[in-house]
Amino acid sequence: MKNAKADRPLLEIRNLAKQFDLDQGFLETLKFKQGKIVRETRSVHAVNNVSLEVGRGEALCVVGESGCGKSTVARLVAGLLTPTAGEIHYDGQRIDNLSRSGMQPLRKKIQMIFQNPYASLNPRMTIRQALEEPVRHHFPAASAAEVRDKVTEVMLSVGVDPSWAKRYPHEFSGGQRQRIAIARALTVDPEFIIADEPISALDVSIQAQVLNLMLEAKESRGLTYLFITHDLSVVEHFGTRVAVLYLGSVCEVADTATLFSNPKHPYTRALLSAVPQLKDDRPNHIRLKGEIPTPINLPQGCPFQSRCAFADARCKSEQPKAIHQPDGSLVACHAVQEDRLDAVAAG
Ligand SMILES: Nc1ncnc2c1ncn2[C@@H]1O[C@H](COP(=O)(O)OP(=O)(O)OP(=O)(O)O)[C@@H](O)[C@H]1O
Repeated sequence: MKNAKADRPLLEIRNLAKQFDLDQGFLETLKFKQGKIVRETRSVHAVNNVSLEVGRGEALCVVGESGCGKSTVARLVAGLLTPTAGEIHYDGQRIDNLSRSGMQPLRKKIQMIFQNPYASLNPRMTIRQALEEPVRHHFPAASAAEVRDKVTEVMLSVGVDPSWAKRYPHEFSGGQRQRIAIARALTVDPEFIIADEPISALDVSIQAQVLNLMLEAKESRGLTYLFITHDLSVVEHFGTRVAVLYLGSVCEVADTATLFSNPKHPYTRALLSAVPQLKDDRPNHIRLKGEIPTPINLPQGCPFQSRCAFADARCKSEQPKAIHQPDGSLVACHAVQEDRLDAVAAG
């Protein structure tokens, strides 16, 4: 018999959208249109119609340039923001419309790790206090000795000496602080970790250590990750699947190996081309020109058309749908679907 729980994705995001209303003064919102004064508030379209799935034990990396909506997706899934439209389902349960108390049981299962570990560490608490607090909250029946043992076990597993537990966050280096923030997330035995650029604020020499620590935790604790990063080398090392975002929309989703060996969307190709290499003799090198447009006035048609060498009239008027490719990847691009990338590149 099929096991429906094991078969369904742990996280399902369906047609998710988030708009932020711009903070404008009353006079700024008044516009003169067709002989009348009308009131128009402007919004940032941070996330537009995003659908993604994360299976149990996967690490889905979300990549894209600054401002493309990566952190907003993470914060929506964590319940820190309310979507403007769409649905988020966790383990078969719709979670985007839950009340604070409805969300409570999920706070233990879903933990978040931020770029800045100070965001999750209270500077006035010792490390032991900071790590014991979530254990006491989520396991109210645990004895003082059980709480202490749990914290010691987790500290050892992230490579922080438990004898340092009396110290305060400012007494640690950035890398150690991020290890402690990871420990804090792990103390409650979560299933799903949302990591928003967890290593980008660290020294390069420390980044690989923290990334490996997160990989070890994934294997030893059976964790699932939604991992936000702008760094493709991190994706290659960490991700089992990758979702490429551009201007709040998904361009391409693929297995990591497929995406790196056979990127299809022109934006994914350009992103991979932008990774510096010592000897750059890559064929079909695509340079990304210009800046990502403002998400206040989204272009009609494909979000990427203003920077795309393959854009034609259809791309300028009609937004492409994400379509499954023979190798299992999902690509939202008219040029890919019409099989005209290579023809244009050759011409
Ligand atoms: N609270 C907010 N109010 C208004 N606009 C916002 C808010 N949060 C995010 N935005 C805007 O939404 C868009 C997406 O932001 P987001 O932080 O999700 O992008 P990102 O891809 O994570 O960028 P970065 O890599 O620089 O963190 C940006 O244009 C950003 O300015």
